[in-house]
Amino acid sequence: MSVNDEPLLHAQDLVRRYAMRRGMFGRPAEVRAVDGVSLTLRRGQTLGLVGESGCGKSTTGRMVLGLEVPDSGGVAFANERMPAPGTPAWRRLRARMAMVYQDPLGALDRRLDIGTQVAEPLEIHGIGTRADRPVRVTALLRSVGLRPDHARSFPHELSGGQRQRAVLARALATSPDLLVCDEPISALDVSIQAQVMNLLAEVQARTGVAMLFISHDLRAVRQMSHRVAVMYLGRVVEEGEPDDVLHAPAHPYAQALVSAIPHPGRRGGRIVLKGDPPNPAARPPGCAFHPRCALAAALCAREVPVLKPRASDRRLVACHVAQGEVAPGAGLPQPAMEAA
Ligand SMILES: Nc1ncnc2c1ncn2[C@@H]1O[C@H](COP(=O)(O)OP(=O)(O)OP(=O)(O)O)[C@@H](O)[C@H]1O
Repeated sequence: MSVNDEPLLHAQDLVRRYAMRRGMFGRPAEVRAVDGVSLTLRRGQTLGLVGESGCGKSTTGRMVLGLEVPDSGGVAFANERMPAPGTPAWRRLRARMAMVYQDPLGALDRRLDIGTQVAEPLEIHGIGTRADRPVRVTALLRSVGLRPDHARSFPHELSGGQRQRAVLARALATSPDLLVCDEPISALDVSIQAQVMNLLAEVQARTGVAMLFISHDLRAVRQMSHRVAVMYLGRVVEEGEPDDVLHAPAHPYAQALVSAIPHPGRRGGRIVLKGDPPNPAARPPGCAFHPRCALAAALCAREVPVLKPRASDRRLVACHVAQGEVAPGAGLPQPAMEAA
């Protein structure tokens, strides 16, 4: 097993529920934001996490970082089980992880200059001496394509792309093994997005940092990721290599998601999903996707499909039909034949 094949992070059966009240007098409901997610991320690699808004991507990222405590399940990082947040053991492991947020302006403190903010993690984790911090800050700024004099700039004096570079410089200050990038390009101009993606890839090649890359942008995920996991209503429904999952998806939801992006080599048009967007407070029984699935069989409404490897390829799929366990539409009442 090479270094890059070693798992850095393993999340096992993560579950996170939130209490939600519908209206002032409504009965409390439970949102199952994440409902049994298991993920493995190897050293130096990127795992892309995709799915429509509200499917639980950010909550998963926050649990991986220990910013959110799972109701059940757990995270192992570098072969150690993540300890309870706030403990010294947690702080030691947490220093090896960092986050890059969607909104760089929101992630930075408007009142502090960039140099102070990039130096902050060095101070918090006691890295280097006070005297050598300016040298370290300069090196960090250079490593993300900023100039040393940007240390004296305030966030509002930088462009959106420069601010995201500053956020990345701060994230890299502790030389983390893992970066959780939550929609890192979606708040940026299209022209800047490619620059930031190239920078992330270059940082990974140089430092060997692993990334959990959360994004709506399937093209970005395809470019950045070694593996991709597709989430639907709090669960992973398909996981595999980007060329498989994002080019020839097996799960009907992944097929619909991928069909929305035009691609020259792909056959077939856009798949329009039937029914309403999913409500995490009212999860359908069986496969949560079955009410919107054109291939659903009777079994899909009864039994939750398990995410498991397909016999025919290396990807993991949670779908009775894609696994060949049942034929599309099997056991459902046939539509009445139209009169000739
Ligand atoms: N603190 C919270 N309290 C109540 N509900 C929450 C909380 N955080 C998330 N949720 C709910 O959990 C579900 C999953 O949210 P999450 O932000 O993880 O999804 P997401 O896939 O990252 O969405 P987006 O792409 O829009 O950020 C959503 O229904 C959301 O409303």
